[in-house]
Amino acid sequence: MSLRRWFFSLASHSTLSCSSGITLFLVPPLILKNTLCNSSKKNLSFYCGEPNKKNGFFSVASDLQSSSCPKDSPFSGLEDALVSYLFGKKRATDIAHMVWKQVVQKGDTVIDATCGNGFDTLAMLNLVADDSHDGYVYALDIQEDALNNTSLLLEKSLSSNERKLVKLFNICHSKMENVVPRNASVRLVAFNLGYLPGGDKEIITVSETTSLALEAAKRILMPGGLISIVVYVGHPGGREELEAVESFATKLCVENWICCKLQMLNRPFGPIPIFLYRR
Ligand SMILES: C[S@@+](CC[C@H](N)C(=O)[O-])C[C@H]1O[C@@H](n2cnc3c(N)ncnc32)[C@H](O)[C@@H]1O
Repeated sequence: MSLRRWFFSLASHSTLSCSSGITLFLVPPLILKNTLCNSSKKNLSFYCGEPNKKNGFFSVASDLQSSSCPKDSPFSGLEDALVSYLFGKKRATDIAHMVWKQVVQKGDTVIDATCGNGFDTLAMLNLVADDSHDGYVYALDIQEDALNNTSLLLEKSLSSNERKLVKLFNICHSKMENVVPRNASVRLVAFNLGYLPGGDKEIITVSETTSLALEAAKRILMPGGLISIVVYVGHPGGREELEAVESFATKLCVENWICCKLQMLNRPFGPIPIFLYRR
């Protein structure tokens, strides 16, 4: 298939929106790869150039085939994950973990606002833990079962020293400021919304507290930090929650925030990763 045909055939499947108001109908993997490789780690930004007037797509760089990401690139791994996502080979949570990796540093303080079964908490701990024992993960959930599941996973997966770097709280995420130390520079607040997999599907995150939690996250996030949200719309209330997240994100000023949504057009109930990066 010619590059042009391949380019157009993908166009019907993916959108990537950003806070500049421009919607990318398609980000061809190689363009994304080149773009990400040309960005600097502390200035994470997705390409938001002018679309081609005729077809609505971004113009194709002339050296599509030539550039490749050096192994020591700060984005090493992210480009492959995004390409795999576009081709249905990675999950939304894999993408979120990859994006966190670009932002979070050893010794950082991060918050898992919905720790559930602990997989996100564990991924975060692996990003912040180092020999200095400065990095902390604050993991919150309203369900005792979720905290027990997270505890079990951490016990199985971590050394006792690493385990001490995770602080678990049975608390609503809208109250995150009550548990995270005031002087902490928080690099990441991550939300994986919806219900606890394997648990009670009636206990779900809801728009009202999610909105309050996003406001709290905004107050405590350091510059260069990220609010990461995976939204599920397949359950009752999920669509409203997406609207609440979008409403919060679209109000963030473009000078200080880059807000992106990755959405599969032909999977109306697929999970939607949203990234709000504070410049
Ligand atoms: C999709 S699960 C999270 C999955 C988890 N991050 C993991 O890696 O397994 C959503 C979780 O959000 C929790 N939750 C619901 N409302 C909450 C709230 N207001 N504050 C904190 N957690 C909440 C649920 O109890 C559930 O465990």
